[in-house]
Amino acid sequence: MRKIYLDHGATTPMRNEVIDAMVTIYREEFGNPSSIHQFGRSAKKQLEDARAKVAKAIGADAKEIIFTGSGTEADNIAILGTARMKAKQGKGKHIITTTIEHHAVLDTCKLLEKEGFEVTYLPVDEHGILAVQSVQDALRDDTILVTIMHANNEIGSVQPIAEIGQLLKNHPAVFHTDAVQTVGKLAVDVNELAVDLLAISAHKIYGPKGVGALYVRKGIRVEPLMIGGGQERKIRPSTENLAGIVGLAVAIDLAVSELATESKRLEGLRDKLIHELLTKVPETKLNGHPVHRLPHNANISFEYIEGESLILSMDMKGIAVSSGSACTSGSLDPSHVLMAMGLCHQTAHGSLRMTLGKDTTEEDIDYVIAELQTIVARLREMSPVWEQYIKSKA
Ligand SMILES: Cc1ncc(COP(=O)(O)O)c(C=O)c1O
Ligand code: FES
Repeated sequence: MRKIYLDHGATTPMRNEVIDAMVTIYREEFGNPSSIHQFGRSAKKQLEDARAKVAKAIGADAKEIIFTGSGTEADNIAILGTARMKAKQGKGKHIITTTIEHHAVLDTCKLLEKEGFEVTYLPVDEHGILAVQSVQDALRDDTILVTIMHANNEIGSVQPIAEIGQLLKNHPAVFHTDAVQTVGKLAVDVNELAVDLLAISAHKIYGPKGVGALYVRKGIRVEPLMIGGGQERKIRPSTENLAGIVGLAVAIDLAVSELATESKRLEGLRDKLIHELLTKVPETKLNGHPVHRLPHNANISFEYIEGESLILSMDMKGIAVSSGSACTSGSLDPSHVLMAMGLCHQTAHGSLRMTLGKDTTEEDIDYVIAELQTIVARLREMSPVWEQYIKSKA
């Protein structure tokens, strides 16, 4: 059976260049980068070369890159580390974020509320976009941290980070962005975005799982979450995962060098997928912004259908997609992101996220469009709510 993977927002397969570079490290560079003998010095060189590559990819200085164990960990260090440092310095306890952040940010903010911090969760509009003015309105003298994701992992909406960054230049609050979904897909430059902290994850850009990085602007101080040795400027102590770090560096380097052509290609396929589904399948709706969205993300609601039946039916045809609804996330609630945009339960439950990748072809997209039309029609035929809807229209 044909296999089509349209879940690159969840994770990506490692590319061969990454695997080859990692295998070389595993085979030939087992030294501890902290050791002063030649094995250590050689490993240290690999580590610093990787740091320079990651820094270059986002317009940063190598000294501003801290390697972490994941995107989640980078977000956690950024948020907990800033909040605790600022509180210790008596600068305030107010944090601003949005209702549609990834749980790595949202739940970290909730933890800080338990520690006595006050968090403002800003709403987004029906396209999942935050108004810059709402950040301005929420800012207070005691605001110590603003954390807003660059693009949303479910609906693909891209936030006006550069504009918010400009606004915050006149305020002492630290500005963090979760760029896990954008690095390698959109141009990400820490100075253009005017951010102080920025989180990256390797496995979304054809790198290994369990590796991330945090950009920490020169002069910004964060409390570490772990205590131990002096690695990564004591912000993230523990012997570095050198192979993973080199894998991240190779992946980000390739993703950024291919960005312009690949993003354009993906946008073309994404728009074809969206356009054909919205025109060929009745009662469908695009979630997220029609233009300001990730080049590889299509999120569509199919009314009168359960997301999980749709995912399972597509899986039987060899097509892997995801949804933010109850069954896939293991909770009873539909996606907090779709609900935050004002979707009703039913529409949120019938949503599908399709995220394209570098191996996705136009034939794949044609196959998915054709299969989805058949699957949706079959599922609706079996649905009493659809029957009621048809009768109500007659
Ligand atoms: C927006 C966003 N932030 C953070 C993460 C977490 O990254 P990691 O899986 O590397 O911990 C993800 C991945 O699911 C994500 O999409
Ligand atoms: S998608 Fe599973 S209950 Fe709605």
